[in-house]
Amino acid sequence: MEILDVNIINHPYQVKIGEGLLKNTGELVAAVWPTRKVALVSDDNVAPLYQEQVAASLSQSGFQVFTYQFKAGEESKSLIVLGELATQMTADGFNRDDGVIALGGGVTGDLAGFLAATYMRGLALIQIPTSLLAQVDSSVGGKTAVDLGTTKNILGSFLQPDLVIIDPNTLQTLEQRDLVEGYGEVVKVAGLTDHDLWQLVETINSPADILEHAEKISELAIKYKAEVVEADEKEGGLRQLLNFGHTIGHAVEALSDGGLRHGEAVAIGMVAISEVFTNHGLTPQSVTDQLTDRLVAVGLPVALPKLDTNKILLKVKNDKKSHAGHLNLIYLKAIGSPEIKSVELTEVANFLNLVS
Ligand SMILES: NC(=O)c1ccc[n+]([C@@H]2O[C@H](COP(=O)([O-])OP(=O)(O)OC[C@H]3O[C@@H](n4cnc5c(N)ncnc54)[C@H](O)[C@@H]3O)[C@@H](O)[C@H]2O)c1
Ligand SMILES: O=C(O)C(=O)C[C@@H](O)[C@H](O)[C@H](O)COP(=O)(O)O
Ligand SMILES: [Zn+2]
Repeated sequence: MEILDVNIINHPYQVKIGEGLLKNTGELVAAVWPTRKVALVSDDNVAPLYQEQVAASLSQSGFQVFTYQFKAGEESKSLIVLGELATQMTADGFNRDDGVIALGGGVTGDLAGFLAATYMRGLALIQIPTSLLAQVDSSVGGKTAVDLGTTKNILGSFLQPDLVIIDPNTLQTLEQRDLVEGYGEVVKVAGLTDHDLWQLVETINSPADILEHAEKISELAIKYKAEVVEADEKEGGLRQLLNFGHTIGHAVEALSDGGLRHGEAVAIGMVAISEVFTNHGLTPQSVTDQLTDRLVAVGLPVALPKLDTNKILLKVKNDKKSHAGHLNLIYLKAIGSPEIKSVELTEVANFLNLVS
């Protein structure tokens, strides 16, 4: 088992990675939580695969487990589903001594995480990510949220988990499209850092390669994310780098009406923003080509879909990285050398060439 430390001031925790760890959930959770009542939240794809096993392991370690399910998909990252889950927890008598465990992909982690952050103003949280995206990115760092209509992650909170348990074996049951979309976030992290991750990414040319190296990929991606989050938990500055590709990515994801998965949209967003910065002479063409090549190698989309330019622009301007009339855009000077450029909101359309 690999153990990574996330040394956040006032809330340090560990990420435990290892094949088959799911069956040890009870003892791993018991090591950080006193025996307590637990809300085990999963979507209806993950629940039939893993919820019973995890609930049984928790029960054996003395936890009282209530299992909750919601319909799989981004549309469930909503206030309605949040309310339904909270209503069930109220009926089951949950209080501040109790905890929430998110067992599933990034949607489950964000939704159950926000449930934990808001139920009675805050319960303890543990993340057990089962998709590649959740294992390499969303389970670590404490961002939780729901969407409002087509506005991504607009209601949310920072709530660091007390533990993250990663069992790479769960990736065996992921649909290929879901595995590959998670890899979009891997290329993002690899582009941001010149750690060993970029070298590994250069060897990955198929979904089978992703699966083969999943454990190492998670370890390297989380190490980088932990460093960034330790330095800037609430995204005052440095953490904005983790949003590379997301300004245009979130806009096209939201406007695709469920047509694009998050990681696919991030792939499109990274290439789109890199092309913009290449045109401005700030990202070398070779870097844009390398990123594109790594994404295309596993079958990720990179072309901007045909969408209303004005709608993209409106979403882009509402990005959370806009402050004081400026929008912060992330770009790569080189692989492993990200930069932040602040552009006046009135200039964003011209800068991004989003003029209709
Ligand atoms: N909080 C963060 O830091 C952060 C970071 C990145 C992305 N996100 C969010 O994460 C979400 C995307 O996450 P995602 O791609 O995991 O989506 P998801 O949770 O919808 O999972 C994708 C699909 O895979 C299925 N699935 C998950 N694990 C499985 C398994 N082991 N076997 C079979 N099926 C499985 C799910 O049921 C779903 O159908 C987006 O909402 C995005 O905004 C959050
Ligand atoms: O952890 C972070 O910080 C990130 O930005 C990771 C992103 O991959 C993730 O999609 C995040 O949820 C985006 O957050 P938002 O603040 O742009 O809504
Ligand atoms: Zn993301």
